[in-house]
Amino acid sequence: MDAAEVAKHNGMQSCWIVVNSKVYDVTSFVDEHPGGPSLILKYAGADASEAFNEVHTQQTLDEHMTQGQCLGKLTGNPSALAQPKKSTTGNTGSENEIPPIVSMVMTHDFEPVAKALLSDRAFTYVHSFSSLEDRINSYHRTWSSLSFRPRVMRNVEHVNSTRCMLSHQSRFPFFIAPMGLAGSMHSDAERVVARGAAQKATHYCVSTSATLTHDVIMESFRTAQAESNMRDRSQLFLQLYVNSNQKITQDFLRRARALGYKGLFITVDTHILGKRIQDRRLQSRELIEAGITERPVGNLVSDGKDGKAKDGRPQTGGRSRPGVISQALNWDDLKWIRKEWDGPIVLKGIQSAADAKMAYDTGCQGIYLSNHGGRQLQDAPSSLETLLEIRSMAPEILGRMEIYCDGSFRTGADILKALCLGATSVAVGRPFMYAAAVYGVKGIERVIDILADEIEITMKLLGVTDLKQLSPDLVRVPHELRMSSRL
Ligand code: HEM
Ligand SMILES: Cc1cc2nc3c(=O)[nH]c(=O)nc-3n(C[C@H](O)[C@H](O)[C@H](O)COP(=O)(O)O)c2cc1C
Repeated sequence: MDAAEVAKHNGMQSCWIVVNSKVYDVTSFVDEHPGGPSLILKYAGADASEAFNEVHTQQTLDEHMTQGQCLGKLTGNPSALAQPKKSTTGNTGSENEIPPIVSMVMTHDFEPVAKALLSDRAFTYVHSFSSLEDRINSYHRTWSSLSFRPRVMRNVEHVNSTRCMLSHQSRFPFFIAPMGLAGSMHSDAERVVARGAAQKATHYCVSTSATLTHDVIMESFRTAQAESNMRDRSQLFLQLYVNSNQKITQDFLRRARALGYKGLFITVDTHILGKRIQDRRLQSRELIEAGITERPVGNLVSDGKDGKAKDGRPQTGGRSRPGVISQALNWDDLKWIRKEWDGPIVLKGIQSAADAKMAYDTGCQGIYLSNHGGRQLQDAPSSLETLLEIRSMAPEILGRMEIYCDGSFRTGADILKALCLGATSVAVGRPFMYAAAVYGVKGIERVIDILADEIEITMKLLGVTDLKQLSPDLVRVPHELRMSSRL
């Protein structure tokens, strides 16, 4: 197919692209592209090989292009092709200088560096929230609004910060939260996180939507454990999005169990993707850039051909693919899930004392108080609010099941406050993503070291030598928070 002819098919009405010297008519696929139409329209009439090969393989073409869509080899003068349309959506991921890792002193420090380095699209995916600014700020302030009531003169020469999570010891009372589709942050993302976690004996909960396969992640984790010669051993846990096709979930659970994943964390707050505001704005800018100025409100990316990801991956870059996560999930489903998973089960995304109680009554080993990092329900409660509500309205479950918390935990002090109020362990999300994106495995280790250092300092200044000594007496909860939880 002659290059000059290809160049004419440069819009929505007729869109041809060149990938690895072959011409494809993608007109009917543009709107179905799970990465969004604008990414392909940018290359209409042009050579998309470089951009395509960054995220896809030949297999993507084999699986999604019919024979009729392949128009043959590119012939003629390639310079006659159209030029890719210029991006106006800001940062495209660049050559910005990376500061030495020693300048990362707080976990907060990784975000601005990642922002400068990553493409707008990748950064927005991680950063996006589904509430307005005031609420997001209140999530960030939530744990720092509690102050301590320290004790002094208590011989704190040696402290022990180890914590058991679902019967598995970790050096620290925190773990790495599940974060899907990390591939846009780092091409080897979950392997990087797994290596860092193994080397620092920290637990890591791997997402159903991991970009890499779960066997590859486990292999990396085990190899790093063997190399690190560490006496303490951490574990990989498994986060589950229940697929609307039960068989996909059953197969997935069997495979994961055989691979050695431990506790199962079923996410119960993501049956529809929250309205992530920054991501919606970015999508709309991408559409305008691609010449699309009208589209119905709602999910701006249309469903894929069959609406289903083969391996149960639910979303693409924070853009939902309808029909993949079950919206029919209910308490009865725990019965068939238990048949496939004989290990402990934790429900992730519990946001009320009533559901915490249900989880206990239905035999779950743990609850994970989370509002998905503020990415799902607009104006969802913080994990602190839910924990206080449980203390007030379902105190009988405290000490009887494990309780995890997450959402804007950024310091060792905040982690210890949650432990004082009854949490077993705390998960940290975004800082690990940003650190991996910028510094790889060293970044993961650095975040762990920063939190570990803060935990040790805070324990000593609080007058405790073991996490078992933490109790509600050591924190002051602001009056309005106590009132709102009827505490
Ligand atoms: C014939 C052309 C193309 C086909 C058949 C195709 C197919 C797909 C498919 C099936 C996905 C879903 C995720 C996966 O299974 O990998 C996807 C996602 C994506 N595609 Fe394409 N694509 C094409 C062209 C392009 C081009 C030219 C770009 C240029 C940047 C691109 C960028 C992306 C991105 C960024 C995602 C989202 C990945 C993520 O967030 O994890 N694609 N595409
Ligand atoms: C980029 C990103 C991807 C996420 N993917 C998942 C996921 O696949 N499964 C899940 O249960 N939670 C997911 N979450 C939510 C996190 O597990 C966690 O609840 C949240 O990030 C904690 O808040 P923090 O980032 O403020 O620490 C994701 C969060 C982010 C930021």
